[in-house]
Amino acid sequence: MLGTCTYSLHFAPLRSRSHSSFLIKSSFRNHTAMANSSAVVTVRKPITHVIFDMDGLLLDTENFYTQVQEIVLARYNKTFDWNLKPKMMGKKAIEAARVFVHETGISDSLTAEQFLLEREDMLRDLFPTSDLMPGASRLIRHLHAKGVPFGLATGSHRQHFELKTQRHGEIFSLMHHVVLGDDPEVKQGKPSPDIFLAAANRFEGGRVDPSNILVFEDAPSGVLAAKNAGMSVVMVPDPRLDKSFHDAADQVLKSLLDFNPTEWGLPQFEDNGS
Ligand SMILES: O=P(O)(O)OC[C@H](O)CO
Ligand SMILES: [Mg+2]
Repeated sequence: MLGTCTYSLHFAPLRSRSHSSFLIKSSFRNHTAMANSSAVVTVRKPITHVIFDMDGLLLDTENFYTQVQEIVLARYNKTFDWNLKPKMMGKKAIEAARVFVHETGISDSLTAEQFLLEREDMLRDLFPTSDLMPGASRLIRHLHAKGVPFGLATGSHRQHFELKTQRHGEIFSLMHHVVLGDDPEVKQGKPSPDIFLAAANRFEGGRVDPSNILVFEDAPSGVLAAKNAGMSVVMVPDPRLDKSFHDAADQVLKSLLDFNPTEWGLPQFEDNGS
């Protein structure tokens, strides 16, 4: 693990961690109330603002990282798998790279910095081919049409953001603001709350109370970052992700197409999603 990162411990299965149980209890207190001894009624805070993650949530880019990491590891006769993937996804590039070289046991042969250099040419070819995830365009256009303010909080740095969004300028231009992993206010990557708190501060009119913000995330680190920031989280995880990582999210969906805005007090879709 990264010894200097305050938040890096939170990746293990959530139920076994004392901090995670805090998150679950906190979530319960904020979002549910006991109506009587036998029933739990959901009482969600009114959502006024939305923050989107990007990689793996709006854009189908996580598979590019996986492909490249498989290629690098093959040189060391090792394989990349879904035990390691959750520890990297959502993080700033250098933080994920440190996890990669240490967890795979190749750090004596390849530093994190060398790994980033080695994969860069491959990623630069792949990123401009990024596709939107199902339902991403529909949800963003809907929120925009209804005047719900939304922004982006991605661990990606500026250069990668530009490459990934090359073909999707119109959709991403609808974001009120974008906070990137190399933003000076983002001292630590997800699961630190830095990026979501920075995003909350940049809406029109100034800081929005985190309890009024709904975050969409795919990564365990991103879900924890949003919860650490005091926000509600809808998780849309890759089906290969271990289900123990779902526990910290307020809602887990298979696809953005399954999101029902009215469950969160947001305006309903005017189409049926087909
Ligand atoms: O999931 P995001 O958008 O925070 O991106 C983080 C990395 O760039 C990819 O895991
Ligand atoms: Mg993501």
